[in-house]
Amino acid sequence: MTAGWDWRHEWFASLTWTGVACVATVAGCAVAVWLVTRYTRWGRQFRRLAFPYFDPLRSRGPLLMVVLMLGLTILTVRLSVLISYALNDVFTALGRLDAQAFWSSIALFAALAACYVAGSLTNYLLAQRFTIHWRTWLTDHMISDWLQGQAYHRSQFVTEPVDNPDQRIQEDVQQFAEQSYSLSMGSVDAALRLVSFTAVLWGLSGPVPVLGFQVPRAMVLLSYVYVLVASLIAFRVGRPLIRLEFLREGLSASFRYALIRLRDHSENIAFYGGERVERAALATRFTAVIANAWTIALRRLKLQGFNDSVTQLAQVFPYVIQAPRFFAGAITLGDVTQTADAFGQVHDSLSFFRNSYDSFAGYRAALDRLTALMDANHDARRLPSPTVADHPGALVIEGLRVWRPDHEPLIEGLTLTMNPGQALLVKGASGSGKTTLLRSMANLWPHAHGTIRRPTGGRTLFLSQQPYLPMGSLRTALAYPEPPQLIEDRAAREMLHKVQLGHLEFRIDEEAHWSRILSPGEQQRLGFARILLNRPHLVFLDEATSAVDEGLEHALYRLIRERLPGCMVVSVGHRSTLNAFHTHHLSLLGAGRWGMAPA
Ligand SMILES: Nc1ncnc2c1ncn2[C@@H]1O[C@H](COP(=O)(O)OP(=O)(O)OP(=O)(O)O)[C@@H](O)[C@H]1O
Repeated sequence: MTAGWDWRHEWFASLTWTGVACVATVAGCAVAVWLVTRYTRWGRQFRRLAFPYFDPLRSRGPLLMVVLMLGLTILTVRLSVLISYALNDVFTALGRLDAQAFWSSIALFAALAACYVAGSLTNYLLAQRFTIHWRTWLTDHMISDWLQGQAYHRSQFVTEPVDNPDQRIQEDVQQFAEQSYSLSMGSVDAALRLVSFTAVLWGLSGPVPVLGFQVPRAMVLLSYVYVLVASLIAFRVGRPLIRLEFLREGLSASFRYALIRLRDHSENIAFYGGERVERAALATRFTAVIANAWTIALRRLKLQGFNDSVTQLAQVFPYVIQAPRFFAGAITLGDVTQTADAFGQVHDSLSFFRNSYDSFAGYRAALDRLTALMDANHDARRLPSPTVADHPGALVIEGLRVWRPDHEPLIEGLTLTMNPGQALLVKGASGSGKTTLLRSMANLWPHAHGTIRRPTGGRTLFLSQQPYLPMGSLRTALAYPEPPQLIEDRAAREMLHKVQLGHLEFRIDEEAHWSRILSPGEQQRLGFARILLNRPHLVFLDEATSAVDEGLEHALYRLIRERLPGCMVVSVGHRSTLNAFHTHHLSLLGAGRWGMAPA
């Protein structure tokens, strides 16, 4: 066998082979991608997530990178074939006690092995660069999709809300990018090795008598039958892992979320001494995580037990088949070892698909979870909402209807106009729909219909009972939703004094968990400082002074009126002391009825 191996012309033959293999692989990959994205559900999910990244109109980099990695994979497969022939020469020389042939084969092997190592290291580096870049792009893409049209908030109202979007964006995106690479490139590598080493095995195999018949090229046939039967059984054993992996992600995320909630509400829980209830709730979630972990472990045990047995048996299989021909002098020792190597390669390549079943199960779960998030975002953006149009100088509401999810009316046909400097106070019994009216005006409530014209974008500010304080410095909290650098030191200090938070003036750039440090009343005062610094045209105040005493409430409203005389104010509040600061009163009377009166 090895006598015919012509090393002098091999570099030319290898180059030609690599070129042909490149063209065939790129074409084969294109057809495979077309087929899976057309005929399988997971293929269509992959297309949805991956095609925008590979769009050549966006950038040609990703496609070029894939071609480069394919080229390197092909080159390393070719080098593996050459190495197997070089090793055949080494063992044949040993068998013939030919020292000179032995050392020259070792030198050749060393050169080929060095090229192989260089090729596979370069491929590894490119793969890392490729997957990190893809992950970065997709994370950005998913975050944009989640934020667009306020889907992150409105998705709670869709028919099938998704759990833990945070985990989907952080973990599933990473898994998707890494496994898309490893599964696809692994398949290409396995397919190339399969073809190349089947050819090697073909040349080395001879007829074997089976049940009285001479089976030609028996080594090739037996290897294929062996691995294909094993793969079919493994698919059956491993199939439930897809659903179990899906559950695993969801259950761990919901356990983690319960822990985070406990941390976030630690003070309230500690006041109540609610540890027993919290512990029970955590235990329930964790028990579900562990039950699922055991089901996965037992299923994996079966799959791994089967895979290991198949792999062990495969170690001796080629020697057993080739031994009679070696003893008969039909083949050399080098041929026997090369058979074992080639069988190992064919076996590993075919087994790649069997062994990848586990990863593929996790991969499909990640695809399901990511596309479900995109669907929920899409549905959230399509939820009905009132028409909100821009009006630079007034708040005009026409025929606004607001109802609860159970179709109970909260407000029927509200029509009103407010001009600069005017202020509306909304009152009503608890649950009558005051906050929901503000949500509808902000376009955050899907169960509403009508037209609202108001200053949009940064010219409207909403302040709730507990104003949102973002992570970061006090300056960030003061400027929100504008960037912190827009607020000058002098202005920030002055406003802090105005809202009686002067003691914080030297901590403007201190990064801290401000929503935990500041008392509710201090947080509400900070909210008023934010209004004064942002200077909106319209401000919605939903019980924004509930935690301060009447005197301070008076001072805060007076500040707004003095500093922002043209600003329109819509307040929700219960105290009669608020009446003096509003030009109009709206009373929500229940069952959709309302009454409007000037102050
Ligand atoms: N996300 C929601 N899903 C279902 N029902 C809701 C939701 N949010 C509010 N509701 C219901 O809508 C009604 C109006 O709630 P809203 O918070 O607007 O009342 P409110 O007048 O502001 O009450 P309060 O004075 O107690 O703050 C209530 O019956 C409430 O249960």
